[in-house]
Amino acid sequence: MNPATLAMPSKGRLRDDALALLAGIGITVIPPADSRSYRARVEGRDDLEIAFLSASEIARELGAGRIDAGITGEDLVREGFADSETRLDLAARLGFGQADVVVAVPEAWFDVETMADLGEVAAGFRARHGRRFRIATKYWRLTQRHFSQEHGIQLYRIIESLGATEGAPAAGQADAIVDITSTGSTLRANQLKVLTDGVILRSEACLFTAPENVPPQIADIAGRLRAAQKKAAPPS
Ligand SMILES: Nc1ncnc2c1ncn2[C@@H]1O[C@H](COP(=O)(O)OP(=O)(O)OP(=O)(O)O)[C@@H](O)[C@H]1O
Ligand SMILES: O=P(O)(O)OC[C@H]1O[C@H](OP(=O)(O)OP(=O)(O)O)[C@H](O)[C@@H]1O
Repeated sequence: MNPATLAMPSKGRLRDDALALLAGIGITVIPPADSRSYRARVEGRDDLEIAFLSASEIARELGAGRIDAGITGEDLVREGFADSETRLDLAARLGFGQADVVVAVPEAWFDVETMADLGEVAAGFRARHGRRFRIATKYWRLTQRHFSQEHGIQLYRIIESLGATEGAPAAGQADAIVDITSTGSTLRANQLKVLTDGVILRSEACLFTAPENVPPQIADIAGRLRAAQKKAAPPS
């Protein structure tokens, strides 16, 4: 049997939880002899190969169909390509890496609590300030979908942000932001608040596979991960 490839985060906040979760269902990843190697084996298995990639690379490789399965954040997959809902199967939610992709504005905007309020601000922005309303984000696809398709807000400009997004309003680079938050402390430290209907996506780490022709060893792992999650959090 050809080995199936399962991609896992090679670094960052998702790596250790992903390794621990797999160990818990009997998939023990053998660290590569050379720590710079991006391939690893699984104890006692020659039908499975581990590819260590960064969380965002995993989303890209899944989209390109170059790996059989991958563990990464749902936010990265939804942002990574437009038709991820049909092109990939969310085979298991994994119960770690929880974070929300949210719309946030300065706390000082007392009259702005909802997306509808923000739509009004954006509509009158050019007349008042001589330029379009600006949103700093690295999630331009999720932002466009939320603003344009779901809330009918068209008058805005996305400012590509590659880091320190929460600092953009105070730095005068943007008026609002779309970013990921878990504890909320970065938003608070930058005097930003989340709109009441501003949660675009509740993300967590997930196992994604292709929707069809899933190798049996991957289908087995997905089943065991789902069962482990059910046991960890039984339905109330
Ligand atoms: N507080 C948080 N902030 C950011 N991401 C979080 C947080 N909590 C969970 N995540 C999840 O972790 C993912 C980022 O993972 P990680 O830290 O490994 O990325 P990274 O090292 O920046 O990866 P890459 O180099 O691929 O961008 C997010 O996309 C999200 O799914
Ligand atoms: O709600 P909180 O718990 O404050 O977490 C949110 C922050 O964490 C992440 O940044 P991080 O500092 O990890 O840097 P990164 O963007 O390089 O991952 C993310 O981009 C937010 O800025």
